Amino acid sequence: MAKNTRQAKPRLLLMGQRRSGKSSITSVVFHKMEPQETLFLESTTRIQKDIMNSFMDFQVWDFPGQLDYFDSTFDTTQIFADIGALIWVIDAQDEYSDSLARLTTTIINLQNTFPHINVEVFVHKTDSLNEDFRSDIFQDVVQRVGDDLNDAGYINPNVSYHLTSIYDSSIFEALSSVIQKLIPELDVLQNLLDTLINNSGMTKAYLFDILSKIYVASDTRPVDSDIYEICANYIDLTVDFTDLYNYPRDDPKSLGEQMEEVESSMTFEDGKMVYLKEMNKHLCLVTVIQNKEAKDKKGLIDYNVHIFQDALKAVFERAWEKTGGEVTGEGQSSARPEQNSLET
Ligand SMILES: Nc1nc2c(ncn2[C@@H]2O[C@H](COP(=O)(O)OP(=O)(O)OP(=O)(O)O)[C@@H](O)[C@H]2O)c(=O)[nH]1
Repeated sequence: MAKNTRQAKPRLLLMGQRRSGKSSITSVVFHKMEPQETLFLESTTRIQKDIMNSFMDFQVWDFPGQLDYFDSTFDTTQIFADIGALIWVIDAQDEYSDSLARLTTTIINLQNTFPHINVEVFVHKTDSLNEDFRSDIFQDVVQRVGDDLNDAGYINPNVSYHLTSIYDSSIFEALSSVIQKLIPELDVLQNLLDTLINNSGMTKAYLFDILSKIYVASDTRPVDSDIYEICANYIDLTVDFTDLYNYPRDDPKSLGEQMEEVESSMTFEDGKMVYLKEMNKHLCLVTVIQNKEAKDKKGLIDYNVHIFQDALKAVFERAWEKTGGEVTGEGQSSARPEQNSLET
């Protein structure tokens, strides 16, 4: 990614029809709201901006569903320049033809001025749909958007699709994949994780952003949803536990110091081990080892993870030097999301 893009804090724009679930997504992922509480969210009337100061600084802009941002009163350059991704949220439980029409119009409008924008379509609220129906809707959305863009002359548009719900881990997985595209060091991180798992008999390893539970990288083995859920639940459990007994998390100064050595592991009845280690104040490694001998080799695992931690530090220090301080894998900034809003 271009240096100036990073320095401008890449933006995620959340767009889609009213009540499609945009504010619920930001509230659940970035503000730890319980999914059920989103039932009481009021309709957004202004562009809602969140600035996330974490391993990488980025912004999330939540657009009110009824806004026409191509109206001449809006400065489209200000809205769309420097964005990391445009996330289009479709309510899969509702009639979505209008939403698809607005999506394709938006992509076509943007292609001329901002041809490199990543468009991420969230086919959302899939929790109450059965497996077959879910996959039918997904195929239908992919097909119709693809056909409309083809008809308009766009053969390979930069569009990805995700099935999501705030009631399970799918929203975190989808946002993880969106965020990963914004991380310039992703290849290096994946290589390091591959080396770690191959040398330590690990099945899968994830590097999580502690506060959002988005994973910023994993090794390159195929994703296994069960293993992902174990890792995501384990980080949840550990963060809750350390919050309870360790320190007030909203004190950014003590966060780095006290979290530095947080480490935890648990061995299941079948011998499977889940292992967690804080890498720095923003990132945490969580891994699963499906080997009965894992608990006898914990010293080796600790050692390998320690080497991984040093390598990770070196990667972020280099990125830090390059960007003059915008990548915050280690070092400054508060880990709490900042929030503000913009009148429209
Ligand atoms: N079943 C289900 N309901 C959801 C999900 N996500 C959001 N909702 C519900 O959808 C409704 C609308 O959610 P909002 O987040 O307010 O929608 P919005 O897109 O921000 O709406 P506007 O502010 O009007 O643009 C709420 O009642 C949420 O509880 C989901 O994944 N599954």
